[in-house]
Amino acid sequence: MKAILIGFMGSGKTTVGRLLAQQTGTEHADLDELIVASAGCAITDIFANQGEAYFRRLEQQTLRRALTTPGILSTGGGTPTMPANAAILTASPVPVILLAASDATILQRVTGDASRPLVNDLDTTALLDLKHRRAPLYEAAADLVIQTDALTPQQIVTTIQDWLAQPAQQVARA
Ligand SMILES: Nc1ncnc2c1ncn2[C@@H]1O[C@H](COP(=O)(O)OP(=O)(O)OP(=O)(O)O)[C@@H](O)[C@H]1O
Ligand SMILES: O=C(O)C1=C[C@@H](O)[C@@H](O)[C@H](O)C1
Ligand SMILES: [Mg+2]
Repeated sequence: MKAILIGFMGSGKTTVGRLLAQQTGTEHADLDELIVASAGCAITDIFANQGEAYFRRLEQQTLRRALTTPGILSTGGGTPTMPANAAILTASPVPVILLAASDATILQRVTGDASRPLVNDLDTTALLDLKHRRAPLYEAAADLVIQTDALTPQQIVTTIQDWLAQPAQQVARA
């Protein structure tokens, strides 16, 4: 794995991960998509039928497996907020990149998309409260933080590529 993208729902992990993989000629894995493929149903169905705790167990197993494959990994919005997952990320030599975004940007990006159970179940205040409570957990797991509000996905990809190319990063991962 070359890089792991973390961040709140709607921060752009899937969009940026796909583009970064394309432009670096590597594979892209999306944790949510891997979970859906192995469960054979949508994340909203897993939450509704088996509950969030079951989803979190699948997420942890899938994270462990994904880290053994090459390429770019886009995590789910809650992945690094689970202590066991945070420990897995910290123990991994792969750089962890946080895509950060303002409350307004996140609300604009997730509104009207029914695929995220926590967005469906929480009102705006509760969703932003969750985002604020998670912020220090994301930051603790991150090697690089990118404030994405004013950046296009392409500009974010370029920022990541420039950072990965820095000698300090090459040495850190040697
Ligand atoms: N930098 C950006 N500028 C503008 N729109 C963006 C940007 N990044 C992502 N988007 C848009 O925001 C929405 C959410 O993006 P995406 O699905 O990549 O987020 P995510 O972090 O993977 O969310 P989740 O945690 O729920 O999987 C999409 O409609 C995407 O096109
Ligand atoms: O923020 C979260 O906890 C989640 C985000 C999504 O990517 C999915 O992993 C799921 O909907 C849970
Ligand atoms: Mg995603």
